[in-house]
Order: sequence, then structure tokens, then C-alpha cells
Amino acid sequence: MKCGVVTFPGSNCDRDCFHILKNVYGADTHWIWHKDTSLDGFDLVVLPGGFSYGDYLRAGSIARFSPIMKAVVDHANRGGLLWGICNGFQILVEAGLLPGALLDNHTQKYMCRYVHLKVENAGTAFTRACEPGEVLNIPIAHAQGSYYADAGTLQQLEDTGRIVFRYCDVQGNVSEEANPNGSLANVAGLINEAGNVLGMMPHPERCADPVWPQTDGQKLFDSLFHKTRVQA
Ligand SMILES: NC(=O)CC[C@H](N)C(=O)O
Repeated sequence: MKCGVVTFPGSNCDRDCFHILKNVYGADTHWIWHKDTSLDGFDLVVLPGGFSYGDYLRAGSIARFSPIMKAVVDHANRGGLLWGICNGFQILVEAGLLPGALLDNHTQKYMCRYVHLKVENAGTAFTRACEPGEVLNIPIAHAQGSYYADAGTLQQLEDTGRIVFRYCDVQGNVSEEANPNGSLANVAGLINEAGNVLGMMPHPERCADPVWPQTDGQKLFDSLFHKTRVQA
């Protein structure tokens, strides 16, 4: 699978994503600069976390006008896998590839810690190595991660199984106490209607290297690569 990781000015998780794809999963992985204009031949494109354009105006709102974004939209429209992590999710939403908005955390604080995630849809290309309802332990690191969508959109996401991850407690209970940022319906990640574009606030690339103590992030990469790791 040919993979590309896009670097915007201010991306800071691009190297982590590149490392996991290339060194842990042995994928044919390439850097993509935000001023590039073509994604021809790529199977998976990752929009990584960070503070693209300093998060000015609103996180992701400037990056979505980067030259590469036209190719990103075309890639998504032709069914290519597209994965937005944290700032990448914010960019996908700003670009209209996923519905809703990511608002300031209700704590009004930048939050960097492990959270629990319930896998609500284990049937996607990004989650098929998970059990339905499985609880993953994956870190968040954001100030603008509070998911918002109008009631009709949220209902449609619920009805069509497009909410892929929700914040939960260690037992998998989805509750207000387990919600770190005030996201509606505890939404931590969602997928588009066609099932090829996933956006999520937590960072699986930060817990997917087997030398690290936490490796739940591997479940997502395992899903994409059918568990073919080059590192055990
Ligand atoms: N880790 C990241 O991607 C940073 C998130 C982001 N731009 C925010 O603070 O909301």
C-alpha cells in the first residue's frame, strides 16, 4: 500500500505517523509537502496532528486552503483512504470532507493525556482488527477537540454507524465523566458515508511502536495493513 503523510507548516505529528507506517508496518511511505499538488498513485493519505498555520482563526481553517488540499479532496472522492488525526481531523472538517465542527474543549484547556475509546464501528477499513465495543487506551493532545454537529446531522451519524469512536471509561461506559472535552455524544472519531475517510482526535500513532509501553494504536494500523508488521 502506497502511503503519504502530508506536512503543513506547523504539523508536529508527521514524523510519528511516517515512522509507524514505514518502520513498524514496512509500508511504502512518502512525504508530501503541503505545496505539492498531486496524490496520484497513493492508497492511503494521512493528515497528521499539529498546529497547522499556528491554529490561527480556527484549527485547520487555513490548512484547508493549502495547494495539496485539492488533491486530497480528489483522492477522497475517488475512494482513496484518507485519515485525519487530531489537527488532521480538524482540517477534514474544515474542508467539508466530514460534517460538524471541532470547538474549544469545554475545559478551556489544552489537554494531553490517555483516554479510553469505545470502538462503535468495527466494520471500517480502519477498525476491522478491533472487536465491536472494544475499549482502546489512546492519548489525546488538543485544545479544540469538542465535537459539534447540529441535531439532524448527529442523528444521521448515529443512524448510519458513522460514529466510529466514543470517549468512555475503562469498562466501556460512555458517560459525561468519561468525556474529556465536551464532545457531543462523546464523539472521538467519525467516518464519511463511503467509509474511506476517517477523522479522529486521539493519536494512535503515539502508541503503535512495539517498544513503547502502550500499543493500542496498533489496532488501527493492523486494520489497514491486515496485521502485517515488520516489527513484532
Ligand atoms: N495534537 C494536535 O494535533 C494539536 C491539536 C490542535 N491543533 C489543537 O490544539 O486543537
